[in-house]
Amino acid sequence: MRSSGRQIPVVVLAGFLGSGKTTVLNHLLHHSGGSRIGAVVNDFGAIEIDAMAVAGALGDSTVSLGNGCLCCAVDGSELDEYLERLARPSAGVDVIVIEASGLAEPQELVRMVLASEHPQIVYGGLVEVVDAAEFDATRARHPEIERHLGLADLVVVNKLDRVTDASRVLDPVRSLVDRAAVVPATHGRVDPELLFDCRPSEERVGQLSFDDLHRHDRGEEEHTGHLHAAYDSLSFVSGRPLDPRRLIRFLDSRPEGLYRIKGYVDFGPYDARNRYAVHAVGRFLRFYPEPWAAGEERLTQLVLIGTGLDTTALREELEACGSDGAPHVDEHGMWGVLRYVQEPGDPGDPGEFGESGDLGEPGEPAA
Ligand SMILES: Nc1nc2c(ncn2[C@@H]2O[C@H](COP(=O)(O)OP(=O)(O)OP(=O)(O)O)[C@@H](O)[C@H]2O)c(=O)[nH]1
Repeated sequence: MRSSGRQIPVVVLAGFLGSGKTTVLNHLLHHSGGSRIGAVVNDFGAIEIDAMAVAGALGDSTVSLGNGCLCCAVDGSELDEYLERLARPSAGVDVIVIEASGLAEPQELVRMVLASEHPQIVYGGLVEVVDAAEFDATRARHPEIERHLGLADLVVVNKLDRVTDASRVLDPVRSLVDRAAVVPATHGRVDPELLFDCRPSEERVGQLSFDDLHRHDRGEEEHTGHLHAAYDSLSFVSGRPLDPRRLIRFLDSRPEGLYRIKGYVDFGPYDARNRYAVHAVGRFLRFYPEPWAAGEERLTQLVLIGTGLDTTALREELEACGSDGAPHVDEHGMWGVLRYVQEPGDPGDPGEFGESGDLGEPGEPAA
């Protein structure tokens, strides 16, 4: 129900693991013109990597619901508390974006927003981000994606730079949505206007009827059917720098079920100035060096998510990637890592050539 006064739309940004939700959110934060976006970042895994990735851009207007999946919350009260905080006039927020964990059930999140009793909060629509390069594989493994697309108000088909024929993804996506807009994108570059305009009518909320949304049948049984019930995740934190060669060997031989790796790596003396953000999605792997902040604790923090993972063995393998603290580094040690660093203006994408191990001998890395 609407009330008088300033209404703040709450947009739910969902999508499968690694599809580009954080990238879309960051794009919105940097291109929202005069509007101020409040963000709720819902992470999966004990370390709030996503919250770290969007931090800085947001200052006080981001809140993170770390440690678990929002749709598993017993009730929406925690979410409500954050929405309340962001909706205060002093925050000056025009729109709130909830970035769902890649494993969240969008329908549950939509229900929670609708259940919010805050008079200024109004549901602003469901945006689903799709990884164009992984669409067929994801659909084969997780047919639920079809239902999620059917619920969406706006679908961002992201990573089109990684496919040769965009229509091979756009056409099936269009056939799965009903009235939702399907927006092609690379690097999450969507017009913010699209999101803030996608507020659904009061009568219709995406493809969900109000009866659907207010149905309260979230028993354990239904819950185990959620996408994330079948996933394993591992959080790895270490104060000991990693050896780049060992880490690359680990990544080269990562099991197929290890679908997503994200976080930050400290290579110690191999590059004392930078930490390396790492993103692996399926076969795609990329490192992004970024300077350590002054006084920042030098830590490696990784979250690994996948199916059928032997998390104990993976943890041991990661431990074994620790550097043995040799007094001097070997000058070629970083080559393997640098092959996965994209230089500005470099359209090349090593991930498209196959597994990291398929790349043959490394060339001289750019300085
Ligand atoms: N080539 C390419 N890479 C992209 C694009 N958009 C995002 N990426 C990369 O894909 C990886 C995953 O992007 P994220 O934005 O972290 O994805 P996410 O959906 O938030 O991931 P989870 O939080 O794990 O669900 C990162 O390495 C991004 O830089 C794109 O359009 N093209």
